[in-house]
Amino acid sequence: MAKIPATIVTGFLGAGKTTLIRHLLQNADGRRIALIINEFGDLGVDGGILKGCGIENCSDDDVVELSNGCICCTVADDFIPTMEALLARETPPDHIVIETSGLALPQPLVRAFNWPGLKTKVTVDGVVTVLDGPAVAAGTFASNVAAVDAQRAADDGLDHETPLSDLYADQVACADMIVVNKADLLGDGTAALVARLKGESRDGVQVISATQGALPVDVLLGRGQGAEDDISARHEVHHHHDDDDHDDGHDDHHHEHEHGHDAFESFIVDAPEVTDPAQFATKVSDVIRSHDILRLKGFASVAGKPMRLTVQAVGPRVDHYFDRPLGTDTRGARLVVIGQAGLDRAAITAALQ
Ligand SMILES: Nc1nc2c(ncn2[C@@H]2O[C@H](COP(=O)(O)OP(=O)(O)OP(=O)(O)O)[C@@H](O)[C@H]2O)c(=O)[nH]1
Repeated sequence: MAKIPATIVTGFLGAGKTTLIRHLLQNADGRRIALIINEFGDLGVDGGILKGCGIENCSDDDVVELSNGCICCTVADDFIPTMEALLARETPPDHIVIETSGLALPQPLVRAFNWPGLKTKVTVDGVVTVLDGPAVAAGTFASNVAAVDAQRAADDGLDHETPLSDLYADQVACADMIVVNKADLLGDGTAALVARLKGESRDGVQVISATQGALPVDVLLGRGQGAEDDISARHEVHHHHDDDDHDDGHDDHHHEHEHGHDAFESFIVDAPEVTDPAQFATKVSDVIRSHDILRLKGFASVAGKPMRLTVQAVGPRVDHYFDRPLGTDTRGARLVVIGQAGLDRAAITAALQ
């Protein structure tokens, strides 16, 4: 059975998580996204902002607020039952997005997905860490440190008194993808910060810059359930210059200014069927690392197996499992590769084949 992918969005207060999620919902492309938002008392307004946002495909029912304290401290009491209730719905969502409070430690949340009731039904699509670019460049991590401290003081449920720098390190360490937000304020300093963060993060983690969290949905989210059938139709990541020549650096540059994020591209690789899923996952992981791929996803048949293997990878996280009988599908593998413009398509294709 196909699992529902869940994306964890983390990052300090004011980094731009809500802005990014709002953009995501506005461009959800028909996917039904459920949101779980971890709020803190009076300071939490995100749920309010996102509820009643008037965005199509996002009804109030799809926004669940967890306000009993820090999500990572109340995993068993709060988060797991909420997830179970979402999954038990008559029409479960295509994708779940979890916005943690800026103070949460992502690891306990990621571990919660191994809970027996969740493990077979949902999968961590990825941990996206949103950073306040100018604040990180300045070494303060948050643009309003006083507000972050107030948030800490306001939360009675917070069991951990982790210093800000440690929380920051933890959020970066846990990320599968790092978004350096507020690139508009960083300007020319963006590239240097992106490069520095790439050096500081786990092998394979991709760092991308954004303004107002405006990133293509296909970059932020892995495949949603509804999208699997038209995977072959989705040759390009949805952005506004689909028709442009991707090799044209000038246009990409132009694009970045116009839409406030780096330019992305995607392409499809057809490969022979897989012999050993675990080996294949290792290969995918190697290719992602050596070619700075943001996402890689798709399906494959496995020699001698009647079930279809689904593969979903973001940065160092490679998830694969059998999701349904192959039926009449052609045997072989079809993978979509997404990255920033300039991917070495020939080398990636050769490596995957
Ligand atoms: N200049 C600039 N401002 C931004 C950008 N992204 C977000 N902001 C602003 O930064 C502030 C914080 O953004 P939010 O999206 O609320 O941040 P958050 O991470 O959700 O913060 P909390 O949910 O309150 O923890 C808002 O005033 C946004 O309008 C950006 O790319 N550039």
